[in-house]
Amino acid sequence: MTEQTSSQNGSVATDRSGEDLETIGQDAPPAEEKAAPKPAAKKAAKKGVGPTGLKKIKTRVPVGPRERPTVIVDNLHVTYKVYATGKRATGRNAEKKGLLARTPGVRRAHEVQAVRGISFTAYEGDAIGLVGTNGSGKSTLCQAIAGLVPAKRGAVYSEANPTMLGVGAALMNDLSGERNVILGGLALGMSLDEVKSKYQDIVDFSGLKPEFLDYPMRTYSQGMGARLRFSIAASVSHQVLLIDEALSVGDRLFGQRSEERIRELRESAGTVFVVSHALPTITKTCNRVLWIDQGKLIMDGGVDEVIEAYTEAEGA
Ligand SMILES: Nc1ncnc2c1ncn2[C@@H]1O[C@H](COP(=O)(O)OP(=O)(O)OP(=O)(O)O)[C@@H](O)[C@H]1O
Repeated sequence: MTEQTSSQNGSVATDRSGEDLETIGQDAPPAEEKAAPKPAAKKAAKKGVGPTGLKKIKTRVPVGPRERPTVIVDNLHVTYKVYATGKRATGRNAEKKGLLARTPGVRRAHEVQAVRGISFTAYEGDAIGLVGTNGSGKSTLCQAIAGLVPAKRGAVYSEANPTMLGVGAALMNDLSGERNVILGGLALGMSLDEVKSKYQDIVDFSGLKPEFLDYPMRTYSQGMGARLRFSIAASVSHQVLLIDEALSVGDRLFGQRSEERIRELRESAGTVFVVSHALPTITKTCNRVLWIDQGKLIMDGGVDEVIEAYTEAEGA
């Protein structure tokens, strides 16, 4: 196994070959932090889903081909440090009213606990949908799995280097689509010859008109850019691919092709994570869903049962 550890400058992979699940479990820090009240969890409790913490939830449901673990997330905590900015609150009663009276030049920091003690194991062939309301921690969880943000506590173990495909994934906006296909392919570890041999397939998959390939990417619409990024990333088989909302921006036809490609990636023994607010996309592509709320795992199970519980609790 490979342990993903991170620094501000990127991820570092450490070889953990030969370790089994139990050994990894012993590395984990002990108890979870006490959490603030969780509205969604309360609603879920009413529906009999399992109210708080991980005790009553299903964390391992046999819904896919479960032979080989590809990603183990072990009591993961991710915290952002946020520096408050804005106008200085003034007035004698500013503090009493809950306003911060700031000293000019002094920036106050507070912590956002974006992921709070999430644990699960992904297996080869799993396509895992991540659902949850805005700000629940889905993207942060993906970024931590990809090694793009550091864990405050806990760990992520991965069979291979996970590839993150997000709408914001960085290609060079001033370069043409053509150059970006080459750049993106090289960044994914292809040789120049491999990129050249796959070039036409990538362009065809993206469905972009040929003339656009000569234009700088900054002239593309958000949807066009996302299509090209997805096409580049999906042109190679990934053992672990994380897709954050990238499927929601293309048109319907491209959406269908993307969903088909995700199924192919799953079949080639990869593990795919899909973050999407579009529940039909999750239903069509995934075999398993994690419901995240306020940085915690509320439910982990088959698509139908989790989506049903989530939509009932959230009224989504
Ligand atoms: N770079 C950052 N710096 C500070 N706080 C952040 C940062 N990114 C996310 N957060 C905070 O972390 C929490 C989780 O955010 P995250 O983007 O992971 O949620 P999400 O479920 O993906 O949301 P959405 O569905 O809206 O994309 C939120 O409270 C958010 O404000």
